Amino acid sequence: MSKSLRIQNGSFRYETQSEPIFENLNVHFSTGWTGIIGKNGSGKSTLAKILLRDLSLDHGKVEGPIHVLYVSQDTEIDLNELNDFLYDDSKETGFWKSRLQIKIQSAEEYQTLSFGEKRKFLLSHILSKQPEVLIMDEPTNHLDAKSQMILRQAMRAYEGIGILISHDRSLLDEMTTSCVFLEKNFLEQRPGNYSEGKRERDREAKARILNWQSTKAERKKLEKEWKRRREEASLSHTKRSKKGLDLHDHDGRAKKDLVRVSGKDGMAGRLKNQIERRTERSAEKEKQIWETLPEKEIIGIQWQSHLTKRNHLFQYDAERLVLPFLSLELQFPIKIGTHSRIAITGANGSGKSSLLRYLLESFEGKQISYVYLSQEFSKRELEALFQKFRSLFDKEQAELLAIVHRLGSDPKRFLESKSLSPGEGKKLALAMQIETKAEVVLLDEPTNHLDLKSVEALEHSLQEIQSALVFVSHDASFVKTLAREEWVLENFRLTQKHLDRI
Ligand SMILES: Nc1ncnc2c1ncn2[C@@H]1O[C@H](COP(=O)(O)OP(=O)(O)OP(=O)(O)O)[C@@H](O)[C@H]1O
Repeated sequence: MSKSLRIQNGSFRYETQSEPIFENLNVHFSTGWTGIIGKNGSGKSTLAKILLRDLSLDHGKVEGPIHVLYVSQDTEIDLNELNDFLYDDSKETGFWKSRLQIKIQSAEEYQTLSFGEKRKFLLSHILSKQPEVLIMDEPTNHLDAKSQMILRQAMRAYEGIGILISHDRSLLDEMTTSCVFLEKNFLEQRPGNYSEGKRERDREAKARILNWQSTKAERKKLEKEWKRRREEASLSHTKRSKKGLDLHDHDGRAKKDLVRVSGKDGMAGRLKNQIERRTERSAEKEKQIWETLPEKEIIGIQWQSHLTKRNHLFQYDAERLVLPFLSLELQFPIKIGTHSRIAITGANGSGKSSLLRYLLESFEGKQISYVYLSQEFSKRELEALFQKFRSLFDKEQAELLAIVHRLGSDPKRFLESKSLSPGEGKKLALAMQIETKAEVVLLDEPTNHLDLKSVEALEHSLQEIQSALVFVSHDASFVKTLAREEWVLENFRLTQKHLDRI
């Protein structure tokens, strides 16, 4: 097995983008796990496609193993491959099926799995092929706590070159020994795990800012000095100039000649020129340092609310709730008030999304205004969403782009994209709904695919929301921050936890 996969001086630009995704990239991946970190749209999946040799670099080269496999963010799988894996009884396949607790027997069953269950299935399928290089794109998305533990064990058991694309800090810290930061001006590979690399990056960013501030202060001082010298030189010039003197004023002309001959004449001008050159050099240096500073971001969004006159939005007090594929035993009377903040939690496949969709249909039936953000967008849904965006008037597009920008994505890159990244898609879907005046906001795994800063912006905006909020999430800290009540789905039973918070 070859020991490392490398990119040397790699540059890549999509045809429709005016700026490259990266330039002169030098990275290497060795045995163990290397993290790739960057905000939505920074080019993480693009880099993966280059390592897979699905995309070619414009300049530079990729060297190293070619048996590279990718566990992508979606859950689609070719039917033949699915069947081959299901009926493969080799030792290797058996090992990974049991390690990831894969229980299904048929292709039909695959379609009924939850996203989290599908992702575990796809991971065991790829691992059983024993790739030299394994790239995992956001593997913890959709996974419940138990599945995340199983995933971590599987990752530790993998002995090849692992590349982990993730926004999950704890996973990155636990697994990686080196990280590639795909950030503007900080596009670099750093040793250590995510926190260590980030600390180094922050230290460097601070040093660059300080350097820039002192160069700026120096330039301002020089400018002031230059101004003073310029005035002095102009005064000296007036003293030397015979302009305005009468041709017959011989005394006056003789005095001017004396000033020139005495040597004082050109001094002021020379000093002025010297300072001028120093000021120019300093301004150039300041510009160069400025171009290496971290990107400035303005993050933060705001929801609209519809203040309802209803007493409550939903109430159900029977002992059983029958959903299309599942029947739930209710341990408490379900009620959603006009200001409720409810988190629905539970293991993968326990029925959280089905319950949320059931509530949505009930709101629709009662003409209660709502916003709904689904947990996943297929490639086709993403394309349709982008198409809808493109068909809007310029002003409407600009308003949506402003929101996407405030969620931390680059609007220019977004606008010039041919194919939105999953994170960009989620941000666009959010932007399209955030202005809706709704009585209730329903969110299914809203943090999946979002980078850290946008998760924080979303969390903060939801803390301020006036309407009711019902959301499904595996993100414990998101639940803790936002919910007052938790509905827990376990073994076809729904129980309620009141969270100790106002
Ligand atoms: N075929 C394409 N043509 C033009 N632009 C593209 C194309 N495919 C992707 N892009 C754009 O290139 C940028 C990088 O995309 P990429 O999918 O690599 O981002 P990412 O970092 O993986 O994002 P996420 O965190 O959301 O998964 C994005 O702005 C995306 O919209």
